[in-house]
Amino acid sequence: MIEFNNVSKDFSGKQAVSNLNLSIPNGKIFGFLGPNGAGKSTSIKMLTGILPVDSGSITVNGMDLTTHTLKIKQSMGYVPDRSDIFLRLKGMEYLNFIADMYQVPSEIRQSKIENLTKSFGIYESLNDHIQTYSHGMKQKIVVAGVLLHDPDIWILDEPLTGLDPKSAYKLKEMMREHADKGKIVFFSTHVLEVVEQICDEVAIINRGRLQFHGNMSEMKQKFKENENLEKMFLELTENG
Ligand SMILES: Nc1ncnc2c1ncn2[C@@H]1O[C@H](COP(=O)(O)OP(=O)(O)OP(=O)(O)O)[C@@H](O)[C@H]1O
Repeated sequence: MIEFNNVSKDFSGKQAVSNLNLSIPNGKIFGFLGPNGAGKSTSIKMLTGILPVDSGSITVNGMDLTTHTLKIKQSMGYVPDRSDIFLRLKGMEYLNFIADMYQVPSEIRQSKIENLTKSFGIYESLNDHIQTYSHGMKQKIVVAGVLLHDPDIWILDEPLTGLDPKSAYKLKEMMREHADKGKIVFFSTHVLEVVEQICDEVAIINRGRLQFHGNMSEMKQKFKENENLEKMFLELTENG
């Protein structure tokens, strides 16, 4: 269970996230939906410990993130929205680096790397430098790196952007399997359709403020009752 308790963050006086309260239960695919600039990435960066919160707190399984940082980080796998990291490494070097960092046992490492990268269609490119990869391939190698160490909590910021339909389908399937094992998949998107396809729960954020949190049928009901939310729904659909 992940909990944001009254979390706020501002950048030079501009509030990016305001008093966010959110509970994300285990065993769910949780979609974090909002238009560009809504505060999704900022919330995710606070959850992954990259940005400190200005006020409020975040807990994971009851443990405070600021006091149990390392333990919590070890249980998380994070795919950022821009994957321009470790460009000088070859794909295989990057995956081995991740495997070393998270102590993936050597007996299973090679077969895991092979299975994951074959299923995303990048196996043949593992000896090329990441800087020669397309955006989609960079996205795939980062996703493969996360899945390689098999963390309990997957945090994926706009994970499907740039993926070809086959890889997107594969990743959605993996998200479902992971949630069905009682684990958490937390992902952000600005595309409503993606949320409708795969999420068990959704939270909508706009201008740093939580607008809604519930399941799909509750979301549709809420749109009917609330004209502003429905307007945003239309914007999100258009943007998608
Ligand atoms: N490092 C930063 N410095 C200043 N302002 C920032 C910074 N990061 C984010 N912001 C601002 O905070 C607000 C929320 O941004 P954030 O990136 O969290 O939104 P988002 O919902 O992830 O958007 P997108 O879908 O475009 O990635 C925006 O107004 C953004 O301009």
